[in-house]
Amino acid sequence: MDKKIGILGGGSWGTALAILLAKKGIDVDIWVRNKEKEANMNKIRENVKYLPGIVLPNNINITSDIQKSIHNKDIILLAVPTHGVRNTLEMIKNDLKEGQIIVNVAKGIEVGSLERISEIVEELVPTSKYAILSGPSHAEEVAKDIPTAVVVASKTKEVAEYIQEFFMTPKFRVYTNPDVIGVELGGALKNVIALGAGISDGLKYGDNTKAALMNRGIIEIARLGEKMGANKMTFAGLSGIGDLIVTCTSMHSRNRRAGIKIGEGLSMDEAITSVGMVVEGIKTSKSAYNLSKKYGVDMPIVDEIYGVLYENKDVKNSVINLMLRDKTHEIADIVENEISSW
Ligand SMILES: NC(=O)C1=CN([C@@H]2O[C@H](COP(=O)(O)OP(=O)(O)OC[C@H]3O[C@@H](n4cnc5c(N)ncnc54)[C@H](O)[C@@H]3O)[C@@H](O)[C@H]2O)C=CC1
Ligand SMILES: O=C(CO)COP(=O)(O)O
Repeated sequence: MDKKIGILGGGSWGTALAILLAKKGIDVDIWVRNKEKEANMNKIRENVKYLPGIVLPNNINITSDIQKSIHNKDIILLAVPTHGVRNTLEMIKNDLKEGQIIVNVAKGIEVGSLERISEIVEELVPTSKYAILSGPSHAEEVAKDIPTAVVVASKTKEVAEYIQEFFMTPKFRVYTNPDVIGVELGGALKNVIALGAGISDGLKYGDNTKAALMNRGIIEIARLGEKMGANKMTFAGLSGIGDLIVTCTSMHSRNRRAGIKIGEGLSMDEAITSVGMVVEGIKTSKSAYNLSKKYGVDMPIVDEIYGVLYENKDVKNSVINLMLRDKTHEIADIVENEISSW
């Protein structure tokens, strides 16, 4: 393929996607912030900190020059954590050319502004074409060619299908979806529930508890999502329940691992340090909590996770609070009509 891509962010996910594309014959530039990391990765052909043991194909070039990484590229992949997206876009916004597509893979909601990544992009680069690529896809498995399915969403079908074709391989299946809001929210909010699933595991609760959290969690996500303009069916898809399953059950998940540490008694900061990589759900819990208040949506699991992380609430009391809430219908707010004619 003669198309070119610049990947902004040389963490686990940026590197795994670079490897996937390079194996497809696509030349890739990865931008990293640090000159030492640039020299080291170019020389030893491995990302030792984030994807140890995986060889970087020769058609991947690492650069600490962000302008060079986006120059002459058809696609710019945003693979920095959510808290770094705004600053990264500020660095390139004046050099982006018409027609270049920004593909985001970060899964979070900005603290403070409560903006999804597409809203940040719209604010800073209003003329750009945008897509979000999301779904159940741990970097460690994608880098090893383990069969994976994801979804790409964009406002225009043309952009979504272009990105689908660009990333698709026999081991990496890409679906399309027009629902940008739903795909972004599913990927970001599942991280909050994965922290809760980890906490439950750290407390040595069982599979029943985790299934309850996952199921009631996706209901909360869908409830907020619908209020924010998403299609509720998106949350039954890869970026919703699909990503929730993998993140709540896999030991690859940094969110789940941080939750386990918190359930075992570590503080939030100690848990983040022990994971040593980005744990998006920590910041996004704050955004999710604030969004639920802004939109007037009942999100009891999010409330309790926010309380544990930011208000020093005891995790065991949080579980009791969830179990002793008022009795209610199962999916009352989603199937209101059916309940009222019951
Ligand atoms: N690792 C995975 O399996 C997947 C990760 N994601 C998402 O991809 C995004 C990136 O995550 P990972 O690569 O996994 O993180 P990581 O923790 O493996 O690496 C983070 C990278 O971002 C850089 N970075 C940190 N702060 C930055 C800032 N302010 N500005 C620019 N760069 C900064 C770090 O130096 C590092 O290279 C996250 O939003 C994550 O949720 C999505 C799908 C899968
Ligand atoms: O989003 C992911 C897998 O789809 C990665 O999840 P973690 O950030 O919890 O590792």
